[in-house]
Amino acid sequence: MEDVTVTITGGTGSFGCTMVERLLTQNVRAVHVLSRDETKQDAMRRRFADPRLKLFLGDVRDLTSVQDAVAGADYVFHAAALKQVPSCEFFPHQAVQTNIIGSSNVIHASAAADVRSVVCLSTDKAVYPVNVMGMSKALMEKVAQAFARNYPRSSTVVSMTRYGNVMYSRGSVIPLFVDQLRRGEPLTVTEPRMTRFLMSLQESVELVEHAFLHAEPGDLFVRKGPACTVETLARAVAKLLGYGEPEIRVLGTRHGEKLHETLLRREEMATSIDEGHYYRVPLDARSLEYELYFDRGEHRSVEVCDYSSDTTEQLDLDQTLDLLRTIPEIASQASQVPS
Ligand SMILES: O=c1ccn([C@@H]2O[C@H](COP(=O)(O)OP(=O)(O)O[C@H]3O[C@H](CO)[C@H](O)[C@H](O)[C@H]3O)[C@@H](O)[C@H]2O)c(=O)[nH]1
Repeated sequence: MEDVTVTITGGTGSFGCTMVERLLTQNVRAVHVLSRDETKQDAMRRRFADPRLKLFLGDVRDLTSVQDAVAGADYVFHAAALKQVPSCEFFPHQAVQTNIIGSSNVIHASAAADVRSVVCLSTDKAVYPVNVMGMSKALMEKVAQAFARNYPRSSTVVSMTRYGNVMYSRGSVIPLFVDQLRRGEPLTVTEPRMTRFLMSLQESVELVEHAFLHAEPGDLFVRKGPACTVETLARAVAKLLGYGEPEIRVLGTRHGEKLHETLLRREEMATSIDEGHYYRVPLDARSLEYELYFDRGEHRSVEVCDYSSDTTEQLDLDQTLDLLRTIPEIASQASQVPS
C-alpha cells in the first residue's frame, strides 16, 4: 500500500470506516471516500483528522461524482449499496439504480481512469436470490464478470467478494439482541433453526485485501467460515453478557428471508480453487458465442454440494461464545460482567 491512492465507495459505512482506519496506518498517498452522507463524512473527517483522507460527496448513480472520486486511484473498493432487505423489496427501482447501474458506473469509470484493481463487495444473498437486495447484487456480479469477459485487454482487474453476515454490523441481529437484553425484553428469534455464516468486520476487510492482491479479472472470492443457528446465537449473546438463559419469543421467518444462506453454489464450488482461508472462483471466460453456452456441458458440478450455512462447520453454544469474544464491541461489554 506504499504510496498508492485508494477509493472506497460507500466509504462512511462500517466496512469503509474499518478499511480507512487500516489504510491510514499504512503509507498510502491518499484515501478517497465517496458517499452520500455529509454528516457521516464530517464525523469521519474529525475522527481521522488526516490530510490524506479526501471526502467526496456524491452517489454511485451519478457518473460524474464517481469519475471525480476514482480519478488518480490505484485501487477501488466498491462497498456502496442498498443493503436492507425490506427497503429494496419496497423500492426495487432504487436497488436497480444503486446496486446495478451504480456498480456499472464504478467499474467503467475506474477502467477509464486506469485504476489497477476494483473489488466489488457482494453478499451470500446474491446466491439463489429470493429478495430484491440479493437479486440486484447478483446482477452487480454479472455486470462485473461481463466487464472482465468483454474487455480482456483492459488494464483494470475487476473482481468480487461475497460475505456472509458481519457480526455486530449496524442494524444487524447481535446489537438488537444486546438492546433487548439491556431493556429486559425477550429475545426475538425469527426461526430457531435458521443458520447464518458468521464473519467479523476485520475478516471482511481481509477478504477484500486478499481479493485485490490475488485477483485475476472476473474472480470471485469468499472466506471460509463457520455458521450457527439464530437460537444458538441468541443464547450465546445472553450468556456472554451475564443474562443466563434468556426468554425467547419466536417470530417466524420474515418476508424475503431464507432458512439457510449459500456462499457458493455447487457449479462455483466445482471450479473453485482452495486458497487456505479462501475459495477463489475463476471467471467463466467463454466468449459471446451461444454454442459455448448451449452445446457444452459441465460434468463436475453434480459431484459437489453448495457451500451453505447449513453445510459448513456448525458452531455449538460454547464455540459461538468463543467466537463472540473475538468481537471487540461484545468483548468490551462482556468484560464488565462480574464472573
Ligand atoms: O429480531 C430478529 C432479527 C433477525 N433475526 C435473525 O438473525 C439472523 C441475522 O439477521 P440480520 O438482520 O442480522 O441479517 P440478515 O441475514 O437479515 O442480513 C444481513 O446480512 C446479509 C448477509 O447475508 C447482508 O449483509 C444484509 O445487508 C444484512 O442485513 C437471520 O437469520 C434473522 O432471521 C432474528 O432471529 N431476530
